[in-house]
Amino acid sequence: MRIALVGAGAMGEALLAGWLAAGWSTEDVVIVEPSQQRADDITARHGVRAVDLEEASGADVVVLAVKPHQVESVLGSISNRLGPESVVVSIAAGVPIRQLEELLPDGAAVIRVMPNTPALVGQGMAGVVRGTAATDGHLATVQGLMDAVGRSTVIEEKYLDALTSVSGSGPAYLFYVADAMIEAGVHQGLTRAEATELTVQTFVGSAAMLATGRAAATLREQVTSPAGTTAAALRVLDERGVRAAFLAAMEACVTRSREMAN
Ligand SMILES: NC(=O)C1=CN([C@@H]2O[C@H](COP(=O)(O)OP(=O)(O)OC[C@H]3O[C@@H](n4cnc5c(N)ncnc54)[C@H](O)[C@@H]3O)[C@@H](O)[C@H]2O)C=CC1
Ligand SMILES: O=C(O)[C@@H]1CCC=N1
Repeated sequence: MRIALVGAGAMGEALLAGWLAAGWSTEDVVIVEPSQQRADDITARHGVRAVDLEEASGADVVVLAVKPHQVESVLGSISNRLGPESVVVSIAAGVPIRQLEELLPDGAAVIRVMPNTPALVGQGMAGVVRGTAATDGHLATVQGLMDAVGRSTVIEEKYLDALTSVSGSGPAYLFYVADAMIEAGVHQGLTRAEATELTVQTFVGSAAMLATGRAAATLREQVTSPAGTTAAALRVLDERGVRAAFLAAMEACVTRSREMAN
């Protein structure tokens, strides 16, 4: 199976690196990347070939990893060259299946995916929406690509903006919290290296505990001794409205995702 990755930016590279680490051959994946500097970096780092859009259109799976506003022009360039069995995968936030299908010939197979950057280390989470003409085979192929770099779930398109606010953008919230904890540790007198090691391992350990399936609230309670240090800290987070801020932030994420759909 040949894969063409159109747009080798932050998310495109995360998927590419994940696929190669999962065993895909550098012969199986090509990239299309108009920034020469970026194309040179990617080909040097990963050993894949950069091609033009015309050559990419012949791939079995064409993954659009360009910015949402660039999707229309890319689809315009490839629409007449897609193979009969090809599937177009769009990871662009906010761009609905309806719009993708309108930009392609009738009957073209389209699948919409919302991945996240932990795909780079094989721990991605992706939401997958099947287009009107995509077959079971196309769906299995695309889920296979996402499962190779983490996990995937098939979801109704009306929930994809919500999924984006949790898992698509989610890594950024966690990196933001990690960064804040490191700086707070430095404020308390730790070196940056010490605060970083402590924070990173705390994230790794906490994620592993969550992955056992125990409820987040239960795990939080287990750390919170009566009248102890954690209770004192959590009280401040509640007083400063951190939980409410997450509600509002994720609502803003959903609103922005919907704005991009036009
Ligand atoms: N960054 C993330 O965590 C996630 C991003 N996405 C989606 O992935 C897409 C890309 O986002 P990022 O990688 O963050 O952006 P980015 O700006 O890092 O990457 C976009 C890449 O596309 C290239 N490009 C521009 N025009 C092109 C064209 N005509 N043909 C081929 N390549 C072209 C750019 O040179 C750039 O390297 C967006 O649609 C975004 O919504 C989805 C999930 C997560
Ligand atoms: O910030 C964005 O628009 C993209 C989509 C999800 C994560 N990054």
